[in-house]
Amino acid sequence: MDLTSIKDPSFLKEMDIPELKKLSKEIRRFLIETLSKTGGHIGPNLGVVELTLALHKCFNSPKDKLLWDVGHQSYVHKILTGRADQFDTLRQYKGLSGFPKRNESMHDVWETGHSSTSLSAAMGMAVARDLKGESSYIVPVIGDGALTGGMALEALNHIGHEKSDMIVVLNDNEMSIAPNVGAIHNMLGKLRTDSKYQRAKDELEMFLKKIPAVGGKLAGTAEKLKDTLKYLFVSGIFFEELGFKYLGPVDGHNFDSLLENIQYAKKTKGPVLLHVITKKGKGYEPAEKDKKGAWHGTGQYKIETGDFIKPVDTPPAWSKLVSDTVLKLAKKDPRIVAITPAMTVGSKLEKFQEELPNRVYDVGIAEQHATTFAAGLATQQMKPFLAIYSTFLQRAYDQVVHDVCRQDLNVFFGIDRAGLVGADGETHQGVFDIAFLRHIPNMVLMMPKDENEGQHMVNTAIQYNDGPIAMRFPRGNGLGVPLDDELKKIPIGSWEVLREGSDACILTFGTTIQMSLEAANNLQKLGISVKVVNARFIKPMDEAMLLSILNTGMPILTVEEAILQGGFGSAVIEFAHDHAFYQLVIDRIGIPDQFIEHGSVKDLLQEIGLTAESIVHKIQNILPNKQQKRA
Ligand SMILES: Cc1ncc(C[n+]2csc(CCOP(=O)(O)OP(=O)(O)O)c2C)c(N)n1
Ligand SMILES: CC(=O)[C@@H](O)[C@H](O)COP(=O)(O)O
Ligand SMILES: [Mg+2]
Repeated sequence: MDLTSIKDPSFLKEMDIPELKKLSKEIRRFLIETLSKTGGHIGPNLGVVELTLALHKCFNSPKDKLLWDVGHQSYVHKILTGRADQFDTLRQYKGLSGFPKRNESMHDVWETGHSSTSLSAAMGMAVARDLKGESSYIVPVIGDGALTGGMALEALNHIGHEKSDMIVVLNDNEMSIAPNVGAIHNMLGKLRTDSKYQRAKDELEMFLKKIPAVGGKLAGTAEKLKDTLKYLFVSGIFFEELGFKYLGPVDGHNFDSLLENIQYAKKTKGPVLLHVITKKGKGYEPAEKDKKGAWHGTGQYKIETGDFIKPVDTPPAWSKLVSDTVLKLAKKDPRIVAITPAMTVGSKLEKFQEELPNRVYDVGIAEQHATTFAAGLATQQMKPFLAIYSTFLQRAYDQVVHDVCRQDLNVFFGIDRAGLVGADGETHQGVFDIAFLRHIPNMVLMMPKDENEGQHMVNTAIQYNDGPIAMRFPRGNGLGVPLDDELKKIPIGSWEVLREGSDACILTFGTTIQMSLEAANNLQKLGISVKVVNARFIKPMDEAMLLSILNTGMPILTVEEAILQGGFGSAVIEFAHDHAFYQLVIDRIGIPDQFIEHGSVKDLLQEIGLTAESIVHKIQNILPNKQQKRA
């Protein structure tokens, strides 16, 4: 079948199981071939081919609402809803998003990217349906990893209480990005293997069916017997006690089993939890065998060998540099404990896990818990290092304020993926952390210019015992600068002059330093001398140096790969105003007031105007007139 000819999933209604199986094969081949060129979340999507086909066969999207959580497993859904012909643009600038997007299709009823939101949204849709007297099925598909997210449990609590009609499909492949963790995961494990319960339940139901219809007493006893059986055999009672009808475990690659159980779920009143067992990476051996999360999300790869195609001589990735430096310090300092909310692989903590297994904690997709867990450790004089992506730290804002900063606790936040991340798009851009951290009392926030300064900042953070401290660093690789052998401490709140100049001053840090230096060099050729400062502490700022710059009266341009509102530039303007520099020209370049979609970081920076060229123009525009003429 030509998948690009599919316009909507209605054709599935007429398909029998042999045809569905054939289509599964074609979709798998399409995914493996296409993603070998584009990269993307191949493992998760290979695991949900049959499940997605079965759901679209049994329900009428978009009248029936299919939600995808975490959303990275929605490629098959996108193929079946008329977007196969766009997959060569997957996760590329102005191309197909890697997550559900409402402006892409009416079948994308809920946008995801951050985990564990689907059940809450589904509950909203269910209540709206009921209040409007409409009839439709609400079907959130949530992964076993996403189920460990606190929001999911909050939603289960509410759904079970309201007893709203809803079919929650739990896609259980025993994996988060790496193997899933936690007590809920273990409980699911019992369910996965409890065939004896399944058989006993089936036999009991067969027996009950043989009893002639009798008054409520015997039937009621039989029902109690069935419930007792559940207590005896299966800890999945967790869902039943929450008010869900538990169905499963169901083989998520077997159409007979899937279709029978989905049809049964459709006839069941109230909330249903359909527990589906799938295999992540199904149908492509390298991905199927992956136990470390390497095939969760990939770049390009060679189909025949499963080898990843990496750019040559890639310098050390920032995450590896930071985690390896913490590990080095942890070997000498027993206070240090590393924490990750389900991102062991992304935060490069595998080596830490191997060498100090009892000093690294993967808490599951639980950023709020991770943050307050770190706070609790810090109250006992431990030194917690919380490795967390900027975008996912958003989920723990109150814990940062209420638990860590208010109590002034020694937590070290390693804020990874700070700045534009590229292909994951607007749900993952790490551009808000400066704005949501800068205003919290007691917080220290810094960003290194390169890996060498980065390792020294990690050391500075670990040695810092005066409260919370955060170091933000970008996704991907560093500049490839040599690393000092000895780790140093950087004075808190100290900036560094990178280039002297007297006509204008650029204040910048991290990933926008290089473009600022390039702009200054280009302006030099025009006779304009520009000072460039590494404003590596966003909070506290180097007030002495800033005052000295303000006193020169030269115009200032701040440059940051972060949201402008409430960002670093705002801090400089506030400081200037608070110190009565009312006449001074201070301008800013950064992320404008919009969500930045997916694409290469280079393309996104160009679109935003965060480039050396735009810095040159900005400087020329803020110079006093006499100099502008010269430029
Ligand atoms: C709030 C949040 N934290 C972390 C992540 C990173 N993340 C993306 S997918 C994933 C694992 C999801 O596991 P599961 O839901 O089981 O889906 P699977 O990949 O196994 O299909 C994680 C941790 C995220 N997207 N959102
Ligand atoms: C879907 C999801 O949220 C993660 O898989 C995320 O895409 C990982 O991002 P990195 O590739 O930057 O580790
Ligand atoms: Mg999973």
